[in-house]
This record gives sequence, structure tokens and C-alpha cells, in this order.
Amino acid sequence: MSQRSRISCRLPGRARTAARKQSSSTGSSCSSLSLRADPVATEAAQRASDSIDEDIKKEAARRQAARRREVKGVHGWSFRSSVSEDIGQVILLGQAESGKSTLQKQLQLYYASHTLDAERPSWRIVVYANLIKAVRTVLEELEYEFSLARIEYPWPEHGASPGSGPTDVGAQNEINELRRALLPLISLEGSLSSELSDGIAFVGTRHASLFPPRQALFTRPGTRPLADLHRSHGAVVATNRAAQVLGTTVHVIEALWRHRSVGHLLHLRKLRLDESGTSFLNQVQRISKPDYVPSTDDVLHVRLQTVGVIEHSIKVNIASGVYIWKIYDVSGIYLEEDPLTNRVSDSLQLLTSVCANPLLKNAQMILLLNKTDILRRKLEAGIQIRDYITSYGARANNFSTAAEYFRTHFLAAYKKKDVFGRTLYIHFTSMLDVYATQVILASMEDLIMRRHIAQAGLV
Ligand SMILES: Nc1nc2c(ncn2[C@@H]2O[C@H](COP(=O)(O)OP(=O)(O)OP(=O)(O)O)[C@@H](O)[C@H]2O)c(=O)[nH]1
Ligand SMILES: [Mg+2]
Repeated sequence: MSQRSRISCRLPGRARTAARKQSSSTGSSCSSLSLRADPVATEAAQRASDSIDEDIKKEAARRQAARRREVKGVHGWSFRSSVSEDIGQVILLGQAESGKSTLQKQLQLYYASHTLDAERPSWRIVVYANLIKAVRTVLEELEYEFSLARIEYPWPEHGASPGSGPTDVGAQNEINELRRALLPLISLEGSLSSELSDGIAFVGTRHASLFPPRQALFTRPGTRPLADLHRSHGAVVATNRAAQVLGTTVHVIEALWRHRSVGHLLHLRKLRLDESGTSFLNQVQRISKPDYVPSTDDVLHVRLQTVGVIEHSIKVNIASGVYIWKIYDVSGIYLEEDPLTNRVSDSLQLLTSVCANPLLKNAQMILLLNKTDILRRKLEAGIQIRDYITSYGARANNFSTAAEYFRTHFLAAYKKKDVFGRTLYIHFTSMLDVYATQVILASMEDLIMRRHIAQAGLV
């Protein structure tokens, strides 16, 4: 009988939960963290919470069934080779865009980088889609700002007070020219999105995103979620067309990205692009080459929203045999009905509801507080934490103080709700940094293996 060790990691908040209602009425767990934007317990919050519970229940039932099959397989194999095969399960939970799928890629890179290599060509269509979406977003934001006659010259940072300069008609004309030249590229977004979404395109609005139902289904253990994209005729055609149009418009994209109006909007923080958009626009020359294949960095930067739960399976060779990691990448939830909710509050709520969930009572809990690079950047830019979290008070506005503060609060909230007495391991991560992440994964592996060996009665 194989032994199983389980680990639940990536916990930051995914949705409003029942715990939110509880904590607001009882003043429990999160109350010591006073947030500027107070969370509102909406009907949508309850739905989101129920949906998480439903996901977890389905997942538990599915794993139960799968476990029976796996045990048979293990017996068969160990009978033939006398090598034991153990299974460790990792569930990635967290807010939408918190970096769960990026962690899954980092795990893949750490344990089975050849599988990531095999996937590279399939990521090309996603990189193109992300890049085109970024170009469209830039154009839309410029159009919006021009419509308000806000793009002015000379820019305030050049000495003029806001509103004093004449509207930059020259800039507006230049942008209109660039927009016209980019129309053939923008028009491809629909077909790329449609290929990624199996026929359903979610593009055309300022906040459109890519939903890939292909990924909503469980993939069989060992299969790669993107593999079918690479083989799909429609996807290949759309990818090649995008590559061709990119090749002819690359200089226009660069001219747009370097345009003073764009610099101005970025400076005023009126144009916000996600990691993928900024990264791919910065490297558009390389990405537009005909023989372009996404680098590891590109794959980590890509934004492709997970829908449902995706199962990944990674084989790891250890001294005592073969160990299989089953990684369940669960989609995060956006609650657009409640845009004011502070993400830190959201994360605390999810952590407390997950740690109190009896379905996960045997799980080893690891909390990864991700995107520390963004926190550092914001602190360096002078953004004050106390403006968003009032209880931060007069503490020093630097990374180490902030990290300690968040660690203490998350741990306190966890201890209050964790009725199963498990240790919570907390790491601060920046998932785009391969080296730093691999160091953390090594320490997580050590922890999991120790527990596994202890459970197996080997120590
Ligand atoms: N700056 C920065 N960006 C990150 C980090 N981790 C992930 N990202 C980026 O954030 C975006 C979202 O990451 P995902 O891994 O897709 O997020 P997710 O949690 O899987 O999101 P859902 O699938 O919607 O639940 C991607 O463009 C990543 O490249 C990080 O540590 N720092
Ligand atoms: Mg994801």
C-alpha cells in the first residue's frame, strides 16, 4: 500500500467566504487588521464560498476514486520492479491572478523541465494573445484619455501644472495613425482568443480576459494541458497568422509603446498593464521574430486564466523509489461585484476558511505570499501601506517590516481557525524569479519528504 503525503499550498484568498460573514459578526480572526476598504458580505460572496466548497468536495471524491486506481497501478509496478511509487498531492488555492499556475510551472521546471520544454511551442499562441491584448489596452486607454482631453503637452512632470497645457493634438493624430496601422493585428485577437477558448471569445471590452474552457476539464494524469493546442489545426493557423502580422507591425507596436502619450499615462498610473503585457511589449522585437519560441521567462510571464481544476502529474525520482506529485491547479475567482474588497482581506478570509475545512484536515498547509517583487516596487515608489491597511499604523514602510507584519497577521488568523493543530509554513515568494523560487521549492520538498517518510514509518 502506498503511503501518501499531502500538502496544500498557495492559499491566498480566492473569494469572499462564509468566514467573512462570521468574522464581521464576531470580530474574529481578521479584525485586528483594519482595512481601508471594508469587505462587504454579498450574495456573490456566498456563491463564491459555496463554489469553493463544491470544488473541494468534488476534488476529494475524484481523488478518492483515483486513489483506488493508483493503488492498483502501484502494486502492479512494484510487483514487477520492486520499486515503490508514492503519490503526493498538492492543491493550489488562491485569489485569481495570485500566481497559482505560475507556481505549477515552477514545480514543472524544478522536477521535470523537459515537459516544460515540450510545451514551449504551444505557449506561443498565448504570448501573442497577451501581446495583442496589451496593444489593444494601450490604444483603448489612450482613446479614453484623449476623449477626456487629458493628454496634454507639456506634461506636468516637465514643469507645467496639470490642465495648463493645450491638448496635444499632434500626439492624438500620431496615435490615430498608429491605431490604423495596428487594426489588422488587433482584429486577430478574437480568433486567438477563440482558439484558446474552444470557440468562445471574450474580447472587445476594456476588461476582457481569456477564458480557456479547454483547461476547465481535468486532464488525464501525465497529459499536458496545452498539448492539444499545438496539434489543433485552427490554433496553428491562428498562431501563424498572428506571427505573420506581428512581423509586419512590430515597428508600429514599438512606436506606440515608446510614444510620449503612453509614457505619460504610465507615469500617471492611468495605464495599468499586467505582467505579461508589460514584459511582452518590452520585448516585442524578439517575440515578433518568425522563429520565435517562448523562453522560460515568457512562459512564466504568460497570463492564461485557469477555469475549473487542472490536474498535473510529475514523476520524481528519490532514493527510495519513484514519487508522483499530483498538482491540482484550481481557478481563482474574480468578484467584480465587489471591486472594493482589499486583496489582503480576501486572502485572510480564504486562508481561514480553508484551514477550517474538514475535507482538508490532513493537509499540510504552506502559505506562499507571492508577488513580493510588486510589493517591493510599490514601497520603493513611496506607496504607504497604512493608506490601505489602517492598522499598519506608524510602522516603517519598508519590506522587512511589512513582511513581518503580514506573517504575524496571517499566522494569528490561521491559529484562531485551525482546529486541527497543524503547523503553517509561510514563505514570501516572487514566482517570476526562477532561482529564488527553486530555493523555496527545495525547502518545501524537504519538508514534505520528511513528513512522508515519517508517515511511512521509516523513521
Ligand atoms: N510580478 C509578478 N508577477 C507574477 C508573480 N507570480 C505570477 N505572476 C504573474 O501574474 C499573472 C497571473 O498569474 P497566474 O499564475 O496565471 O495566476 P493564477 O493564480 O493561476 O490565476 P487564475 O488562474 O485566474 O486563478 C501572470 O501573468 C504571472 O506571470 C510574481 O511573483 N510577481
Ligand atoms: Mg491559474
